[in-house]
Amino acid sequence: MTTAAARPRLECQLLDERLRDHMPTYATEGSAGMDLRALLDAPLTLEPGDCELVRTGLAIYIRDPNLAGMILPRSGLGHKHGIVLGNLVGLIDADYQGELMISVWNRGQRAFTVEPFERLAQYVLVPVVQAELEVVEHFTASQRGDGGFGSTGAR
Ligand SMILES: O=c1ccn([C@H]2C[C@H](O)[C@@H](COP(=O)(O)OP(=O)(O)OP(=O)(O)O)O2)c(=O)[nH]1
Ligand SMILES: [Mg+2]
Repeated sequence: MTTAAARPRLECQLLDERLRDHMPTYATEGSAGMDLRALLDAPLTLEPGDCELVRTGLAIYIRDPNLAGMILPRSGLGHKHGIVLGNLVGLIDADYQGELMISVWNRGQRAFTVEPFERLAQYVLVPVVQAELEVVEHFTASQRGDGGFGSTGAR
């Protein structure tokens, strides 16, 4: 297991003093994501179909272009309450220095109230490889070719 000392260190800024008591953390030793909390002054009720951009009060500057951040839904909120992300997945660029924002979408059939500082989504740091595109006339044939969208079976 990666010890805390061996983890990449990312600069972050707290854009609201209340964040000091609500820093994102890994819930367990093996957690892939840090939970992000909703920076709200008051509860926020989302009716079915509503989508709101919610502040986190946190800016994380990844800097290294070989890394990226991903904002992902929490499974409990998504499965039990229909609370997922308006953009499905948030991709955070290594050079982004602004506040992390969570697009919260109630895709369910009942109203849901987000409480201030509730854990709303999770931030996962992932490796990234940037590519150069090289234009060619023909590809070397592969087993799949251009088959897709269920080409390997009836469904
Ligand atoms: O859920 C998200 C998704 C993105 N971002 C921030 C960080 C990211 O680096 C930036 C741009 O995101 P993206 O490239 O996905 O959005 P865009 O619509 O292409 O905007 P841009 O033209 O600014 O790249 O917005 C968030 O705070 N939360
Ligand atoms: Mg973009």
